[in-house]
Amino acid sequence: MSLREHALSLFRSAVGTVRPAPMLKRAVKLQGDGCPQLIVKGRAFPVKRNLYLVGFGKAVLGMAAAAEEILGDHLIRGIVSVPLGIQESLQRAGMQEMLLKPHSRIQVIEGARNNLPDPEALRGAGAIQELAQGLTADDLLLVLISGGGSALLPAPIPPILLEEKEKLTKMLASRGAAIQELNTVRKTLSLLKGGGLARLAYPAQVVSLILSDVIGDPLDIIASGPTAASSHSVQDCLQVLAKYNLLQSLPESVETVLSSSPTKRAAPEDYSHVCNVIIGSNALALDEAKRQAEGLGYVALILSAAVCGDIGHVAALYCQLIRLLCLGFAGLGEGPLGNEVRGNLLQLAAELDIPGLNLAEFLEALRGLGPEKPVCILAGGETTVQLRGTGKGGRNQELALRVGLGLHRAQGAEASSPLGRCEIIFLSGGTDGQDGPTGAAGAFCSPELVDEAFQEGLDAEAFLNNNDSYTFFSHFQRGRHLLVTGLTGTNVMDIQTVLIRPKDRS
Ligand SMILES: Nc1ncnc2c1ncn2[C@@H]1O[C@H](COP(=O)(O)OP(=O)(O)OP(=O)(O)O)[C@@H](O)[C@H]1O
Ligand SMILES: O=C(O)[C@H](O)CO
Repeated sequence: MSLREHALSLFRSAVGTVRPAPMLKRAVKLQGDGCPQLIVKGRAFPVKRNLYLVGFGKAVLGMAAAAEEILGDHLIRGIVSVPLGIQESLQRAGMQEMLLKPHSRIQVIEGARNNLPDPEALRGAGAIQELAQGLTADDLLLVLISGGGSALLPAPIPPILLEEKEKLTKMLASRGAAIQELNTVRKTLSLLKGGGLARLAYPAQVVSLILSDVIGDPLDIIASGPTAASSHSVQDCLQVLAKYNLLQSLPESVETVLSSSPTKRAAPEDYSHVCNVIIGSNALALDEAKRQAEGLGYVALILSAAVCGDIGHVAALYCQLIRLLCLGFAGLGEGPLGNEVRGNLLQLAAELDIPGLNLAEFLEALRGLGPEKPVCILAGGETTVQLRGTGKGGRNQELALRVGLGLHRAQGAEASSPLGRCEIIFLSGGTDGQDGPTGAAGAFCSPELVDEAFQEGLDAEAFLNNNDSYTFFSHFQRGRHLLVTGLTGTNVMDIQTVLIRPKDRS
């Protein structure tokens, strides 16, 4: 198999492990006939036809279908709020297993066109609110949560109107607010976010199964934490609004809500009736890819599941890492060039400030690698792109193009570069199967990409300067380097894979 085929198969296995059905089956089991129990991550909840289900998010339909299969007749009723058109597109894609059965007890409400709250999503949130409010201490509410959940569960605190909340969200996003900032504001203005849903469902037992699409898997940020205690106060919300120059232009209704909310962080509320469990994450997907890579004969290492920050810096980090690995294969890793590259890497990592990454430790682990086996480096997260051009692309395709260009330059700058002596593949892909507004999930690159494209009359750098990575990859060798998976029905951010082996071993 070629490195490309290996990279593709690793990506597929990573995504496969966080697909709704396998994920739900790993996390939840129904046990015992006489007095059945729902077992969730080692905790047992008695079940006696007292189960209710709600859900919101882009991956929740498939999660609900899998949950209903496990729960059987114990499930009384459910409501899920999912993206507009998702049933039709899953049907078209032949992903029947992600759809509910014809006589399902779960009602589906589609809404949130363009990932923004709309009247349909408001209707879904209203129905979910009503269901949660009516529960008793004998009931168990299973809550399914995934990315996109914030827009699918809008419940603005009166007198705030949906349109006012939508406008504020849009303005924050367009001014570059990070998801942590955006959701800090959303939580303050919503009845159901920031633990609101869990509080409404009390005294019922609440079990939330969460698919994380946020770096670090913070319970109170993913889908704005409807079943998690919020770690933010109104003061934090005001700070975000001030940072993006929005304090002066707030609608009156928002001012009313902000001034009537307690400015101090409230005393911790009792969430002892809630069990929040992350059942799928980028880290979990990377672990599976690592297992597979080892099975394919690689020495596999995970760099981080929290790679974030400016895409240019992230691309430079990957290029330097690839250089270092190639130097290692050439037996030059400990020489002056190796030290220089390690220095570059440490500086880049300090600038990027990737949460939890100890690069010095990672570089030590690389030092111990012998030249016998091919190497696989796995990483995941979400980079930030500053759009300057008018082209079509996505984070992953742009990252692959940037890495391709960086490797080309590094190779050109060094006489008899060790890069030329290795076979190298870099792959970056969005686990949801859609990278930006394009038909691809990501792209592959190698150090040869720029030269080969040039022979076809394609100037990689010019495409990059116009954020036109999708157009570039669609034309280059007729799209052979695009990663096309179709929608996967899950989403744990993006995944990158670097595969390297010396050329004479291939
Ligand atoms: N032409 C482009 N080139 C590079 N990146 C782009 C381009 N157009 C949009 N993007 C990036 O694509 C992202 C939006 O795409 P997408 O809808 O896949 O977002 P997402 O964050 O992956 O959503 P989700 O969290 O639902 O997966 C943004 O990060 C945006 O900067
Ligand atoms: O819905 C949201 O808030 C984002 O997808 C982050 O989880």
